[in-house]
Amino acid sequence: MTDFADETQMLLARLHEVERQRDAAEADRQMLLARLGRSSLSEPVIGAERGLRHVMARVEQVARSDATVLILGETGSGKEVIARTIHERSRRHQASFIRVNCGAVPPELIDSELFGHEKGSFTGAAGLRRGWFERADGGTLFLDEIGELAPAVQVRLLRVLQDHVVQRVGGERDIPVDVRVIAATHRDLPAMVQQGRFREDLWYRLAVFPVILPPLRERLEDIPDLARHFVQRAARRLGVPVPPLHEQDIERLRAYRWPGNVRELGAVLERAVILGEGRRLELEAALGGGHAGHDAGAPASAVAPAEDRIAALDEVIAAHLRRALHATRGRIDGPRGAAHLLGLHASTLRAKLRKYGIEPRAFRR
Ligand SMILES: Nc1ncnc2c1ncn2[C@@H]1O[C@H](COP(=O)(O)OP(=O)(O)OP(=O)(O)O)[C@@H](O)[C@H]1O
Repeated sequence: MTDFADETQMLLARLHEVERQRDAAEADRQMLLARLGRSSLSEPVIGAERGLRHVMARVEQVARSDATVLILGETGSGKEVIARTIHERSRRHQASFIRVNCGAVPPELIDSELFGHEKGSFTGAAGLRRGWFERADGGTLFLDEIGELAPAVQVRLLRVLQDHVVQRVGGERDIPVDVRVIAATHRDLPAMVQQGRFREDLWYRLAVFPVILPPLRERLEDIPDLARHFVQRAARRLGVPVPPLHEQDIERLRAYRWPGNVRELGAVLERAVILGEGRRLELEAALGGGHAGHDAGAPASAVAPAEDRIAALDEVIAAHLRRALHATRGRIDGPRGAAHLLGLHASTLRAKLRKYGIEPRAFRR
């Protein structure tokens, strides 16, 4: 009987511990999602049944194969979202998806980044480095801004695509790699081929299955769903109530040209939520107080008048504090508290909350 009681106690204690860990993990998960402004790990493709339905049909056709895909679309139109969707719907979904922005890597490092290098192969190559192809083995490598690759690298990339082997810089051995390549660019690659700036043989190898992503101004039917998504995401991130989105707001958004596409729409709406502090959507101010005309070519953020930005500073700070409290559920002290998250002393944070009239208890759920 005593043994039985002891064992029960022990099991109950373990159960308590497991549940405590589960609650702590769930709190971490919620905090990370709130900081990302998402409700789950994978992002939904908004417009999949409307403006992107032809794109999604292409995605479905190609996802299950291992074919190389080339995604063409203006900047901010969602090329990475589509590349991830293809990966998530492919047989490789449990392996890694690695994105390399070819335009952001300095030319002298691109070979070593993509293909790796052997120890001592050049000055600064202190140790062996596996390149992105080796790291993505079994998964998908997303080569963004492929149009920025120098001709010499284009030759080496073509070889990997054809032979499925890489050679590290300074190495002689062929290393087999099993990688699906998805490439993307906002450039006019066929024009670059004609001008001799992009290799024709690589173009043919990449363009096995092109997916053309229309710019946002050509799929205005997606604006209401995208706008709702971005307003909710911004409110969640900032820890403020979701402000109403009126029909005239949608009409205003539909009238703008969106040179920065979906990314710009998300940024404008986040700004509109910040400026309205969750009570309303300050769309005109976010779009530049009327300076962004219906055909304005510049991104809205670049045309916002200076006084708007200055007036908004206090609101931005208050919204940021609310966001931290939301993420920590009103907790201020300790390693999981808002003060730690914001890099402030708890007493400083409390003073700021008093200044802005923010009540931490309101964030305890
Ligand atoms: N259909 C969509 N549904 C939801 N979010 C989207 C959609 N399209 C784009 N976004 C969001 O818009 C932003 C820009 O998208 P993404 O990075 O995929 O664009 P891109 O075309 O790859 O941009 P770049 O040309 O700068 O590399 C991201 O925050 C992304 O989550």
